[in-house]
Amino acid sequence: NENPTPMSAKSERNEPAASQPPKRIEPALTAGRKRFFPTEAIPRLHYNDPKANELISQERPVVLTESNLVTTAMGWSLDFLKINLGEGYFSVYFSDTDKFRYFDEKKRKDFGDDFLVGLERKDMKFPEFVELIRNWKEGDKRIYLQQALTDGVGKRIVIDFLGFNWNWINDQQKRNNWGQLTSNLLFIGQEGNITPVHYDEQQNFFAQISGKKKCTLFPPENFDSFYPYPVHHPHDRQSQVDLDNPDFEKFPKLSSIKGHEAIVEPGDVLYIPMYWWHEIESLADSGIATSINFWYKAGPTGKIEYPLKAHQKVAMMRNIEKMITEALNNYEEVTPFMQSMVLGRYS
Ligand SMILES: CC1(C)c2ccccc2-c2ccc(C[C@@H](CC(=O)O)C(=O)C(=O)O)cc21
Ligand SMILES: [Zn+2]
Repeated sequence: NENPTPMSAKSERNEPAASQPPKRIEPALTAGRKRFFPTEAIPRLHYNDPKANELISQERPVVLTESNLVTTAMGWSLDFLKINLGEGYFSVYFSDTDKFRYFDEKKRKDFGDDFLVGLERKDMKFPEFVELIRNWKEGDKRIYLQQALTDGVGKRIVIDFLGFNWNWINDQQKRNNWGQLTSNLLFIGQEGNITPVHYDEQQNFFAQISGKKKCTLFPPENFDSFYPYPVHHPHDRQSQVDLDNPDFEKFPKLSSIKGHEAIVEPGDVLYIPMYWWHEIESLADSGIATSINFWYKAGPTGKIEYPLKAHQKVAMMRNIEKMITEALNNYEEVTPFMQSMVLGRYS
C-alpha cells in the first residue's frame, strides 16, 4: 500500500491495532493453459511447519510461505534495478514463441545451430532490457533476462542480498546435507513466458518476487515419459515433448503422466527437488515476473540403499550414456550398440 495509515491515526480511531492480513484468495489452479493430464496441488505450508521440513527431507516439492527468504528484494522494481543493478552486461534470451527452451552453449559446437529454433541470446545493459520489456507488444520476440547475482552489482543490491534469510536457508542446506550453494540467478520475464519441462541436477529453492508463476512438476520416476534429449545434445536435460501439443505416437508414455502443480506468488518459495521435471509458466495478467533461485549441489551419496531411488537411476543412465557415446565416438552407433546389448538378452 502506497500510504500506510500512520499508527497514531489508527489508535485514535480505536481500530484493532494489527488487523488480520487480508485472507489470501487461492488462485484457481486452472489458471494458465488447459492440460491433457491430471494434476494435484503441491502442499502449501508455513516455512516453519515440521511437515514442510519432512517433505524437503523426502525430496518432495512444497511451497513455503512467510519465509522472508528474499523479502529485501521485494522492492526490486525495474526502475530500482536500473539504478542499482550495476553497469554490467546481462544475458537476455529472445524467443519467437512463448517457449524458452534452455540450451547449453558449450554443446552447440557439435550441433551447429539448427536446433536453436527461434531462440537466441544477446548481452545487453539493464536499461536496454527495461526499454525492451516496457515497449513490448504482441508480435515482438518474447524476452527473458537471466543473470547471476554476483559481484559487480550495486551496493544496494549487496545490502538486500545480505538481508536474505540466510539463517533459514543455510540451516536447510545443513539439515538436508546438501552441497554448496552454486548460484543465485535473477530471472525477469514477461507474463506468458514458458520455460518448458526439464530437470536440473541441483536442489532448488525458487523464490518469487513479482508476478505469478504456475509451476508444474513431475517426479524423476517419469524419466521414461518425458523422453529427454540425448546427453550430448545442447538441449540436454530438456524434454523433447511439447505439453501444449503432445505427440502420443512418438512419445506414447506421455499419456500416463500426472502433474504436481502450484501457483507461486510474491513471497512464496517453491522447493524444486533435484531431478524433478518442471515446467514454469509466467501467468498472464500477473505483470512482469521476477524470481530468484538458489541452486545447491547434491551432498555426498553416503550408503547405497536398495531399491535405488529413481533419481539415482537417472544419474546412472546419464553416466552410461556419456561413456558409451564418447567411447563409440559416433552418435549413430549408440542405438544399435545398446540394442545389441539388451534386446533378446535382458528383455
Ligand atoms: C528460460 C531461462 C531464462 C533460460 C534460457 C536459456 C538458458 C537457461 C534458462 C533458464 C534457466 C532457469 C530458469 C528459471 C526457472 C524457470 C523459470 O522461472 O522460468 C527454472 O527452471 C529453475 O529455476 O530451475 C529460466 C531460464
Ligand atoms: Zn529449472
